[in-house]
Parts: sequence; C-alpha cells; structure tokens
Amino acid sequence: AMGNTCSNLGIPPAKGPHPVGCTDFMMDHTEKGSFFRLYYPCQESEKAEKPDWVPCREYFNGLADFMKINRSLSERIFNYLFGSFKIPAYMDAPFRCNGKCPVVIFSHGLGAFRTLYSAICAELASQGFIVASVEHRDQSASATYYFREKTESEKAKGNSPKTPDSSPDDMVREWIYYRALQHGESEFPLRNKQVKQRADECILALDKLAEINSGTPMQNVLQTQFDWTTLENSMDMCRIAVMGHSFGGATVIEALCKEVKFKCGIALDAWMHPLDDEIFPRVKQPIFFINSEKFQWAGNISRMKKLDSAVIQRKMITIRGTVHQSFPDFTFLTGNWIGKLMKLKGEIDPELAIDLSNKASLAFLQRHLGLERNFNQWDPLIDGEDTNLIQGTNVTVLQSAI
Ligand SMILES: CCN(CC)CCN(C[C@]12C[C@](c3ccc(C(F)(F)F)cc3)(C1)C2)C(=O)Cn1c(SCc2ccc(F)cc2)nc(=O)c2c1C=CC2
Repeated sequence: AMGNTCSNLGIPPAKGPHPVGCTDFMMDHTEKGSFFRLYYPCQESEKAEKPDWVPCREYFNGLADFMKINRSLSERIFNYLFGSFKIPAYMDAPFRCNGKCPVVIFSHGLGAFRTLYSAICAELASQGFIVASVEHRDQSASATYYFREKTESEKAKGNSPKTPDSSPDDMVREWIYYRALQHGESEFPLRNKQVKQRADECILALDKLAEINSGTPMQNVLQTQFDWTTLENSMDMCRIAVMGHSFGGATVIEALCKEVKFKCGIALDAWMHPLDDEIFPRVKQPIFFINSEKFQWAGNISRMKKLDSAVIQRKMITIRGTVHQSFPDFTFLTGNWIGKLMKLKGEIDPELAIDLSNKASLAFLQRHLGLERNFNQWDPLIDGEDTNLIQGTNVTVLQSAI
C-alpha cells in the first residue's frame, strides 16, 4: 500500500493496562455546538477497526492553508506521507472500566485538530482516563466542520447524488478552515477572542460529558456505532483536568480561570501570547508546564512565571532535545532526516520524549486529582529528576522580565 518507506513508523501503542477505544461526538447542528473525539478504556475486541489518523481529505487542505502551501500538491504529499496511518485505538469499541474514570479535556494547537494528539490521549485512556479531545471552531484549527440542516431549496434538489460523505440525509457538512492573520492585522485581539472561545468549548465538552454521565439521552449528529448509554455513571465528575498543546496550553489557563470543576491543568509547550495578564491572579488550581527545549523564549517563559505561587502548586519541566512538534503525532510519522528537516523531531527519540511527558503528566494528575493508582512512582519527573529532563527551563529570563 502507499505510505511510509520505513516500516517501524507509526504512532506508538499505549502502555497502560486497558485497551483503548475511540469515537466521535458532535452535538447539534451549529458551529456553536461541541465536537470532540473521545478516547476511553474499552473491552478487548479484535473485530473493531483502527480508524484513519486523518478522518478526511479536507483536513489536509486545511493543513496546506495553515502551512501556506499549495492545496492540491500538498494533499497528494500528505496523503502519500500520512494517509495510511492508523490511530492506536479501536473505533467505537464497547466501553468498559471497573469503577469511575477520571476525565481529561484536551485542547489542540494552532493549525491542528482533534485527532493529532492520539499518542497522548490514547495513553491516558489506557491508564483508565476518559479523554475528550475537542475540535475548536474558532478558526484556529486547520479545518473543522459542522452539520447544518438543508435549506428548502437544497431539499428541493432532494435527489442530488448521495453526498459521498456519511452525512445524514437532510444535513449538509459545512467546513470551517484555518483563518490566517490578515496582512497588517494585530495578532492579540484575534488570539484573545479565540482563546476565550476555546475555553468555552472545553467547558461545553465537559458539560456534555456530565450529561452523558447522568444518563441524559444524547443526540449525536454523527452516525457512529458507539452506544453512549454505556457511559452512564462511568465518569468521576470530581476528578477532572484540562490539558493542551501550545495555543491549547493557553486554553488550559483560560479554562482553569473560568471553570473550577477543572481541578488542575497541564500545559504542553504553552503559547502564552493570547492570554490577558489580568486573569493570572484568578487562576487558583495547580498547573504543570511541560516545555520543549527549542520552542520557548524569555518573554513566553516570563509570562508562565507570573503564575508562580507559593501556595498553589505550579511546576515546570523541560524535556531535553525536544521541539514544539515533539508533542503532536507527526513526530512519529516521518523518517529521521525529514523529521529533523521539518522540525517535527528533535534530537531525543520521540517515543522517549512522549513517554517522559506522559508519565510526568500521570504523576501530576494522581497528585491533584487524588487518584489511588501507582502513578506516584513517577513523582521525581515532576521535579525534573531524570537525565532527559531539566527542572524549570533552559531559557534565561532576565530578572526584570519576571
Ligand atoms: C507558516 C505557518 N505559521 C502559522 C502561524 C507557523 C506554523 N507553525 C510551525 C509548524 C506547524 C508545522 C508543521 C505541521 C505539520 C507538518 C507536517 F508536514 F507534518 F504535516 C509540518 C510542519 C508548521 C510546524 C506553528 O504555528 C507552530 N505552532 C503550533 S503547531 C500545532 C500543530 C499544527 C498542525 C499540525 F499538523 C500539528 C501541530 N501550534 C500553536 O498553537 C502555535 C504555534 C506557534 C505559535 C502557537
């Protein structure tokens, strides 16, 4: 089949005790609704399929727009390079977990979308978490879509050839693509508006999970084979965290400020620019900053340090030899030289890097969600006690900048 030349490429399988299922949820027919991919502990089921990593071609078009490269050329390249990869999870497999699962809401970065952090989300699910990876409709995603009702005239055209996609009959799939900064447009107003919408979308996803957990009948616009009633009473709604990468890291801070149900936050290589300084004193929950070595700079780090607190646990580590793209799945999907050339890989082995990030995250989640698991074995990682970790940051921040 088409696809990568080296056979050992692919998203690493999760390491936890549970097999991982995943399914998609979209609420109602407007862009105001909630859209997320759910990763969860599932029953062993050999028959379930592993879904494609990129759900449909429009995402590659959006990615091309984001990277300012020609759509038709790049769609073929992306499809050739990445079209054959599968997610390390079973699509629509039946949910199964003894006891209630803690919950994580995950927020993607600028130009990404809900499926690109499956190594992180699947690992958490294999360790017993239910993870909702939201797809933001703030035009920061490469692409996203929603279904809207057909207008009368569209219905009148009724017997148009069955739309190839699996959209329900009287619905039309409406795509929202990445909105680039216009020439001369100042960045902060746009990003600040977007980070507020992103936080609201994380809170909305949490509210949907709470409804699902209470057994409220769900209307999922996507016609998946997953039985949502099996999730009734499955979630521990007192053990909820928010997590995100880059712009998603800023979304973590904004969401913590707005919603106290989020007991703690984990920001992966956070991009602090979209945030208002005035929200910092209002964030009361523990935060864990897990940074790459190459992406960070003094101004960004000094914003994180403004969240430092003597009374609330605020931790920061840096993973040696990592780049910004060491967190999304792309880092596993190309050979070494392409990966390094495109800054998708750093010096460190990508699987080792994500393993350190995941274990440190699990230890932090156990500590601040009060879990009774064995994740505390990785407590030393929270303080950077590992040859591949730096406690705090490698970036020199001038005293005056703090
Ligand atoms: C010229 C474009 N210019 C736009 C402002 C900068 C583009 N850029 C660097 C890129 C993303 C890159 C990328 C992706 C994917 C391939 C592929 F080939 F593998 F597909 C290659 C190369 C291009 C590395 C970033 O924006 C970095 N970044 C990201 S990258 C998140 C992401 C996006 C798409 C993905 F597929 C996976 C992950 N998320 C953020 O929240 C923030 C930033 C910067 C500040 C805040």
